[in-house]
Amino acid sequence: HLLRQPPRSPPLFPGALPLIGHAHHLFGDSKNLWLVLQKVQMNSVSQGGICRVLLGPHTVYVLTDPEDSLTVANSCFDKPYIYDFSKDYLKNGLITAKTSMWKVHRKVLNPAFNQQVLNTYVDDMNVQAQHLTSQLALEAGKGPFIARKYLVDFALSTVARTSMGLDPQDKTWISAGYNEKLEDLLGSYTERLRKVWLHPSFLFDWSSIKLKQDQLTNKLKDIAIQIINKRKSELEAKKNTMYDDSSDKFKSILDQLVLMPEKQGDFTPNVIREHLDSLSAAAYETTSLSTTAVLLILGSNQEVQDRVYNELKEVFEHDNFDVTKQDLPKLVYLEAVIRETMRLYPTTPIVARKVDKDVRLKNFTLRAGSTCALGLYGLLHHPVWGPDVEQFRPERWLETANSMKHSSCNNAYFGIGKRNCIGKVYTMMVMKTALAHILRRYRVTSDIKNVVWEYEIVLKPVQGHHISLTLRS
Ligand code: HEM
Repeated sequence: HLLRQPPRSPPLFPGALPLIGHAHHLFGDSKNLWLVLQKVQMNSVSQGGICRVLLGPHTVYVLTDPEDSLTVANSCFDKPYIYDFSKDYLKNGLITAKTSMWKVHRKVLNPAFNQQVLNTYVDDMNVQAQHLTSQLALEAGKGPFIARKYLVDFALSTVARTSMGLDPQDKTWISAGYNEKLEDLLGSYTERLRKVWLHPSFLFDWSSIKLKQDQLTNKLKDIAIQIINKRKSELEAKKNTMYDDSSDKFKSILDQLVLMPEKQGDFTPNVIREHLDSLSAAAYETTSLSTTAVLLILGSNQEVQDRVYNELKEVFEHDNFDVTKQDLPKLVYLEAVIRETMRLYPTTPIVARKVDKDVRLKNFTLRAGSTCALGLYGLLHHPVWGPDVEQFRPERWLETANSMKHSSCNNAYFGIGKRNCIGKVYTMMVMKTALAHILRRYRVTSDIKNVVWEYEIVLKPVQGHHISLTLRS
């Protein structure tokens, strides 16, 4: 009977040292960090979907088995201590909230992301995408350029409009340096992640990074609170009079939260700020980087780009035609390209959960008190995708026989289980709109094989000149 008991511990990732375990693997720059994370996840895949990493005395399980990953994702909802690095800023927003708070607020926020509400955002997405394509004209025909700043600006302006209701002409937050401050703040979280000795608060609290973080956090909070208070007073003044509450009218997430009946929760300006800032933090790097990855991949696969272009020509009669909510579902090949790009280059390649109770998996039991990393990159590169798993093949998303299309892991680039990305439909709409505008106007060239990747909480190409555009006639 004893012989049939599953072994107690999953296999250890090679290279552990006494006392520090694998912590030394995290030293080095963010390029090295990505190589390590990729290696650990592929090691987990090759060991049957699980391996164990030691960070000092702390055990981290790295899961890449589809079934086991889903079991953990749907039984442990709390995030481990690494997420607390951003807690001063994001507080009880969805990304960092404790389970009890998260369950209530996720339920309240879900309707803000339903298809009917999102459809009212399409006009604004078009306005931002038009602005983006006209800005890109500055670079067309001039050889390789850094696309990032344009795409970040696009993603942040779009999320500022849809979440805070900020008018494209409203430059309050841009002149206050919101973008730069947010980028600096998120960058400082990665710096702490790499500097393992700064993980314990009692050491971090004395560091210069902490001082910088406090200053940035306070400034960012002030900017958001000012916007929220101003809008709250405007809405209160309009109460029972002018406000058009019909469901087909644009209503920012801020408006939806301010107008929420009190019984659904006490959405004070501070609570609203935590949610809106969490949305911006979750949205802008991920969306801009995934769009960059699609441009890199299309620029390196001209035949696929031609097929996307032909689909766009079929769906849109005129070159400058804005995208409508009816057009978006017709862009099936573009969607397959986006999904396949995110599968190969998932912007959030790893997430984690606190194991707060023993969790029984197929072959092992994870012990309470440990951390479980859900290796999204490993899941998306797992042999279950078939022998062509490493190939860029958008067609796999169009084949009815594709078993992964209906698997719980097919969207793993958006996380898995109930605490997955609340913005996944929004993201597809925003990316399709931006790409439909860009690709009708420009031909993209690139060579993704030359790109080096780095991990800074998100997976990004090392800053460089990778993308060129030429105006289509
Ligand atoms: C390409 C774009 C995006 C990718 C790849 C992405 C990926 C993810 C992933 C993997 C998670 C799970 C995180 C975890 O388990 O710790 C997540 C959560 C989340 N995402 Fe996204 N995301 C994207 C865009 C967006 C956008 C546009 C928004 C908002 C408008 C958004 C809002 C959120 C929020 C609030 C959460 C936390 C959800 C919760 O805990 O209930 N994301 N996202």
